[in-house]
Amino acid sequence: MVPPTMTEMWTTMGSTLASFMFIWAIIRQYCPYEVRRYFEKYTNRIMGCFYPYIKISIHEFTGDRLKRSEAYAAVEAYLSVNSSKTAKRLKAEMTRDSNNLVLSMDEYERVTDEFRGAKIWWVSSKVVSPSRPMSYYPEQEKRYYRLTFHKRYREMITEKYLEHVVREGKEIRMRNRQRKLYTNSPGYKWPSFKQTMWSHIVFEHPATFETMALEPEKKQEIIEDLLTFSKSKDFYARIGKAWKRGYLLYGPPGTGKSTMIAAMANLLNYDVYDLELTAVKDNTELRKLLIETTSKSIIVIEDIDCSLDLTGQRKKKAEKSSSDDEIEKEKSDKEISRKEAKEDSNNSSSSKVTLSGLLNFIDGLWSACGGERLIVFTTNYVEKLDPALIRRGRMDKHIELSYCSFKGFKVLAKNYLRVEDHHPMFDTIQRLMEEEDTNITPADVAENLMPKSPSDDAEKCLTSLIQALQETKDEAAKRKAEELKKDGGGGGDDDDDEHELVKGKYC
Ligand SMILES: Nc1ncnc2c1ncn2[C@@H]1O[C@H](COP(=O)(O)OP(=O)(O)OP(=O)(O)O)[C@@H](O)[C@H]1O
Ligand SMILES: [Mg+2]
Repeated sequence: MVPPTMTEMWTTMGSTLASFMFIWAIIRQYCPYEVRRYFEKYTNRIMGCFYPYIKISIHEFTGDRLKRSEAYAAVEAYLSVNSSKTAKRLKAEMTRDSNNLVLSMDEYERVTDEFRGAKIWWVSSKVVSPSRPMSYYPEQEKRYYRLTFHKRYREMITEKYLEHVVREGKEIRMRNRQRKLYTNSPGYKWPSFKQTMWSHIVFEHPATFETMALEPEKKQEIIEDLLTFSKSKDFYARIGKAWKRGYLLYGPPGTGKSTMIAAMANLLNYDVYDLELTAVKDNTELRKLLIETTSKSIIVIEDIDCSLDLTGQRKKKAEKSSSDDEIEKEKSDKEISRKEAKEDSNNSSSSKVTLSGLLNFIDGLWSACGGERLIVFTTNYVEKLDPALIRRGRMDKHIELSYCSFKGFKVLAKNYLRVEDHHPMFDTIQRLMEEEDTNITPADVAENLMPKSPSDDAEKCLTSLIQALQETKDEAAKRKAEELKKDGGGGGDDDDDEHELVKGKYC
C-alpha cells in the first residue's frame, strides 16, 4: 500500500478536525451538562497528543469546600499586582482582611507573565454547575485561575515559577491584610462558629518608633535588631534555630513598654497576641494557645512578674509593702486587677501554669511551630524574675526603658507641640532633667505637653512641664531628707540606702 502524501494527510486531518468541531458545537448546544463533561474529558486527551502547551488550574475551593484554597488566594494577590498593569478588566473588592480596595483580574480576563525567558498565560475563569432539580441551592460557581505554558518549560514552571508566585502572593497578602490584636482573656470571648482560644479585634495602634521618646542611638539599635530578625529566615534555618526572638522590656510604669510593643508590631507588620497568663488554666492550655498563634506575630506577656512567681505558683495576693513607693503601689494595683479579671471569668478552678510550662512555651519543641515570631515580656521589676526565664537564648534582648531624657523630651516636644528647633525654655528643662533626682516618666512629660484647652500654646505646656519637673525635684529632696531622718543620720550606711532608693526608682 502506498503511504499518503503530505497534502493528503493534511486534508484528512483538516476534515477530521472540522467534523470534530462540528460535533463539539452540537454537543455544547444541545447536550446535558454531564454528557458535555464526559465528552470534554476525552477530547482533552486527544488534543493533548498534538497540543504542545501545558495547563495548570488553581481552584478557589478544594475538597472540603469550606475553606478557600490558600494557593488560589496567593495567585489572586500575585496577579492583582502583576496583572494590574496589563489587564484591561479588573475588579475592585474590599476583602475581609484588608483595609483598602484590592484589585484583581476580572472573570475571563487574560494576562501574560514572563519568568526567566518563559511566557506564561494566565486566565481567570469559572465553571458553573447547574442547580439540581428540586434543590434549594442556587447554581454553584467554581472559580479558578489557569496558567498555560509551553511544555519545554515544564520543570522550571512547576518547580520554580509556581513557588515564586505563591511566595510573592503571600507577601502581598501579608502587606495588605488588616492586622489583628488577639487576646485569650475570658472577658472578651464571644460565641463563634469555630471555637478558637483567641478572640481578636483589628489592631490599629498608631505608635511608631518615630513617635517614641527614646535615645536616638538606642532606638536605631532596636529597629536594626528587629529588621535583621525579620529578614533572617535562611540564617535561622542554617544554624538550626527556630525563627523566633525574645525581648524583655523592663522599667518603671509609664516609660513606654506597651507603646514599644505597638511600635514593633507596626514596624514589622505583625499581629499581636496579648497573652493573659492568669486566664490560662494549665500548661496544656498554654500549649494549645501557642499552637493557635500564626506566623509574623508578637506574643506578649505583660507584667510577667505579676503573673507567675519563681516557684511557678500563682501569687496569692499583692502584699502591701511601703505605701510611699508608688511603683510598688502600681504593681499591686495590677496584680489585684488581674486577680479580679480572673474571678470575673467564672472559672473556679485555679490556674496551674508553672514556670517550666512557661519555659517550654518559650523554647520547647512546640515553640518552633509557625515561625517568625517575637515573644515579649514586660515587667517593672526585672530583678524579681527567675534568671532561667530571662536568660539569653530565651529573652535574647533586654531593653531597659527608663525615665525621660532631654533627647526623649525633644521627640515629645516635636510630636506634641511641633517645636523642632531650640526653644528658649528648653535650657531650663534640660537643666532640670539632667539633675539626679528629677525623674519624670515619658508618660508624665507627655501629659504635661498635652494642650488642655484650644488656647494652650507651646509656652503654656512647657511652663506646665517645668513646674512638674520642679515638683518632682522637691518631692525627691523631701523623701531623701525623711529617709535620712529615719536612719538617724547614720553615717556609713547612707550611701547604700541611697543606692537602694535610687535602684527602686529605676534611675
Ligand atoms: N517612650 C515613650 N515615648 C512616647 N510616649 C510614651 C513613652 N512612654 C510612655 N509614653 C506615653 O505614656 C503612655 C503610657 O505608656 P505605656 O503604657 O507604654 O507605659 P508602660 O511602660 O507600658 O507602663 P506600665 O508599666 O504601667 O505598663 C502612652 O500612652 C504614651 O502616650
Ligand atoms: Mg504597659
